[in-house]
Amino acid sequence: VKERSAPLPHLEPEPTDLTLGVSLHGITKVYGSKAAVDNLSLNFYEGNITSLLGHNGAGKTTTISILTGLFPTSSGTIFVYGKDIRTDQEVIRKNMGVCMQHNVLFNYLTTKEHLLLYGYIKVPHWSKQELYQEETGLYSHRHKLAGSLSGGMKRKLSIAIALLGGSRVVILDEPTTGVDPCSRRSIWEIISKNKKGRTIILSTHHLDEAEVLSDRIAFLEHGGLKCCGSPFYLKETFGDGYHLTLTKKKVCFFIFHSALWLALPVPCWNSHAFL
Ligand SMILES: Nc1ncnc2c1ncn2[C@@H]1O[C@H](COP(=O)(O)OP(=O)(O)OP(=O)(O)O)[C@@H](O)[C@H]1O
Repeated sequence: VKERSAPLPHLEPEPTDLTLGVSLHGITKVYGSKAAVDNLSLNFYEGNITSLLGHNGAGKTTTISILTGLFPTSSGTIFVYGKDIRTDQEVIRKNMGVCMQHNVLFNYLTTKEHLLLYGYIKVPHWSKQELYQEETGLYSHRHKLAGSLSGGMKRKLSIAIALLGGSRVVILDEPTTGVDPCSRRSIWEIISKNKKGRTIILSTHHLDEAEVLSDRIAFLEHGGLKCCGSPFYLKETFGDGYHLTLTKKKVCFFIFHSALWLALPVPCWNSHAFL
């Protein structure tokens, strides 16, 4: 693998025509002697879906936990629509919806009862009709107990709860984990349909998910920002950054000029060889 010699630009210029929803200002979270998040600064815009992408331990969940107020930063702060998370947590939470990595559902409540329960807590003055306005494809399952729902339907219900009550900031921690490919696509559709007027932040391990869903992608590594921009910008900037040469002794020889995140099957005499 041959790396480019010149340093690559890693940040696409910020959009100027969008409302700033969430802004991370140099946040750091230290556990013992290790920084799980290290001086991370990043902006999220209204009407955009921004993905936090990174390998296990990159700091995605820690960032999301700080964002949702689960625990404080060691240093730095976050502004949500201009409100400081250190001092205005209560106001911020009223406009925030969260879907955590693991479903937090009650097995003996139906999908409808979940929406009503969370709705009455979050927006007690809203009518039932207002609570049901989000397009989440749950209507035909409204009388089913959460405990009897498939994994995909449980995730959809968790996402519906996050969207409920007109949440302006929606945080989705690995929304499609453990979901089959078909349900994944319908979850992507639900998220895309509901992005208008909201700042949506999601974390994922999946390159395809980030590419399909995101207006902007932020790659995290060791708790810091590696690069950030639209999928198109990142592909244009980094997509031709590497040449991979594979040599199979005496039998065949191939050169690949591959896109950054495309895993291509390697046409080789050995049919089991894949890149
Ligand atoms: N409560 C904790 N105590 C100590 N270390 C922690 C704690 N939570 C996270 N870490 C460490 O911080 C780093 C970042 O973890 P984090 O869970 O934020 O990463 P992640 O990108 O969300 O990973 P994954 O994709 O596996 O969920 C890891 O090295 C992890 O071991």
